[in-house]
Amino acid sequence: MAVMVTGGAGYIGSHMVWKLLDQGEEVVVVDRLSTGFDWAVPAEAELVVGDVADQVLIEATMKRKKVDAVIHFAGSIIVPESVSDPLGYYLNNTAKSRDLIESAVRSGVKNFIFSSTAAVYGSPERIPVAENEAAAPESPYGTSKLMTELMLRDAAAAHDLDYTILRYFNVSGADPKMRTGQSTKGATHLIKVASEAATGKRDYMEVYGTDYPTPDGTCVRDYIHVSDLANAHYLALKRLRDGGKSITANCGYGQGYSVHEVIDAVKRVVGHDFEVRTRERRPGDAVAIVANADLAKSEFQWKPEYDNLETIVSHAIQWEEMLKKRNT
Ligand SMILES: NC(=O)c1ccc[n+]([C@@H]2O[C@H](COP(=O)([O-])OP(=O)(O)OC[C@H]3O[C@@H](n4cnc5c(N)ncnc54)[C@H](O)[C@@H]3O)[C@@H](O)[C@H]2O)c1
Ligand SMILES: O=c1ccn([C@@H]2O[C@H](COP(=O)(O)OP(=O)(O)O[C@H]3O[C@H](CO)[C@@H](O)[C@H](O)[C@H]3O)[C@@H](O)[C@H]2O)c(=O)[nH]1
Repeated sequence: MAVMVTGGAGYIGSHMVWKLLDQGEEVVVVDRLSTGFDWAVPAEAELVVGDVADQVLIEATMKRKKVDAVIHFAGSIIVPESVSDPLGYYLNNTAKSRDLIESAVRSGVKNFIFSSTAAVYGSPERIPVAENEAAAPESPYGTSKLMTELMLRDAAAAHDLDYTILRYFNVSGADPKMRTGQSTKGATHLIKVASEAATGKRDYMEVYGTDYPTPDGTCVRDYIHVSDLANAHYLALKRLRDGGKSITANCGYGQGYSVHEVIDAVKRVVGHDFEVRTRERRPGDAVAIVANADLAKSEFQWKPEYDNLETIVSHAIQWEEMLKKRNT
């Protein structure tokens, strides 16, 4: 029996693979290596290089490995890119997820965990936001993920399939044992970019918009450590295997930080200054988004271990130093 991890050569997926291996699970990764890296997949897991929409490959792999659960991370993830390329996002995040869900149904895979996002909420009127708040995505990225949520719900109602949809808030940091981390080239995520500036990989960084209706004028996000997120998936997997019903749950800490606050934390942790320039707003950005994660805590008994901004930032910087040493 194996767990199929799509996107397992990517940032979050590679942490999930380590978590599953640490728990003694058998793992098969499917990844087309568009943004991921083969070296990010541990040797103990099998890597199948291919597309999640390649139903012949996927169904043969599900059968060969006796897959009982899919954890579906593969997708396109950059909010502003989705604004300029909406159809690309609907193809990779929505249409290809449809094909993967169909493969799971046809192969009798009963358990499906899907990477959704806080971006489905847009800029909610009240924060923290709970799962029963109306979804109102402000970018094609958020809409592409919401459409997949709805497909999963309908497929589960019609077939022998149970799902857990996890809506992640802003994922950051790296494996505390430094076995993997965020290695994306040309990354756009705030903590990654700030860590690159802190370690001299970039000469400066930019803040996109300082005129938002927030205390310091910059956007507010809920930053969650990637290892706590991987653990939430593992608990969700156990719950599904134990017969837990389909559910949609937020994954965040319930604490918001502004862009300026994050950059200040990075400067504090690294112990020196770096140049920060101010730019105009970035398309598709929500103003402020913070999770109410009570459901994940009550349903999965999820207990975050790394819910501290400086810990997250310190792991991100350590990983950046590792990449620098390896010249990657
Ligand atoms: N990083 C965040 O803050 C965040 C927040 C919310 C949700 N998510 C979701 O989590 C998931 C993983 O994100 P990540 O940050 O690890 O991104 P990532 O780009 O590092 O990983 C995505 C992986 O999927 C692979 N991939 C993409 N399309 C594929 C396809 N059609 N077939 C096979 N492989 C494919 C890529 O090669 C890559 O290895 C995504 O679905 C993303 O939307 C991420
Ligand atoms: O160099 C930078 C990078 C980001 N930001 C700002 O920092 C905030 C956070 O941006 P980023 O780290 O790119 O994350 P989001 O756009 O919030 O999106 C992330 O978090 C979402 C969940 O909230 C996920 O779904 C997405 O996949 C993931 O990219 C935003 O206000 C950005 O404008 C900057 O000011 N400068």
